[in-house]
Amino acid sequence: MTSGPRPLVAGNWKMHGLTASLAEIEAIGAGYAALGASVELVVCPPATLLAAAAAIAARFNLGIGGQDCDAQASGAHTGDLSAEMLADAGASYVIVGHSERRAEHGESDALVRAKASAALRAGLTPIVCVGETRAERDAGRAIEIVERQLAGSLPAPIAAERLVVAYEPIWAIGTGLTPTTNDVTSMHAAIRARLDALVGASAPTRILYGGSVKPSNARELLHAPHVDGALVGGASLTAKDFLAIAEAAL
Ligand SMILES: O=C[C@H](O)COP(=O)(O)O
Repeated sequence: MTSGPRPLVAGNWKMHGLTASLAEIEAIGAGYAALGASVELVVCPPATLLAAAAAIAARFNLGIGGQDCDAQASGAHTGDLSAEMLADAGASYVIVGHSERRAEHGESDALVRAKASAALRAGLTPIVCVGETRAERDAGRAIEIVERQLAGSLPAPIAAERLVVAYEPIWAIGTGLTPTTNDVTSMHAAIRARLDALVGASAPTRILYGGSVKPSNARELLHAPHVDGALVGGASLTAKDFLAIAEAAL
């Protein structure tokens, strides 16, 4: 990690977790309290657990985030949750534009931008996800694709102090595969350059790496240049692994 903002390790539980999993939030909170505050830790549980998780997390200064939000504040949008609702339930972050949302729900860059802007409107910090497919990387187009996603997906106007970008190569998600550290560094440097151009070189926007982050590879990935933290999927479901990754960020 470069010296700069406090590293952020966020856990995306995706569609995992029943009420029994709140014990894991408690264990993550207790472990986090023991770890100290030089890393920021956030869990994004499914919406059904958000309020209960937030009540537990508040005791430990653990952050809570949503996994998606609607672009509207309220209205006739059956099944959707607004950023205001997530904030009301105790979230301070929300993931937008995750590749699973882009692929399974047809979310465009423009929609992701609207959601990220909605998050800012509601006082949340959006974690805006970008990343290339395997075919795009093999064709040498990874940076071009990610720059295009950034150009279309970042909120407008940008609030640099409340913005996180997560680089998640799609082919690395849940596969056990990761890019080389050099490839992660090159991509994060390109994202940083783009953010510098958009919001100024002193922007505190953190750039997370996501995709098969585990206790065994976390130290190398988290200490690569321009990496300010991680967005963790599967390994965030157990306190033991998630806390080991958080510790690797120190
Ligand atoms: O949001 C998290 C990412 O999709 C990474 O998931 P993963 O750590 O299970 O590969």
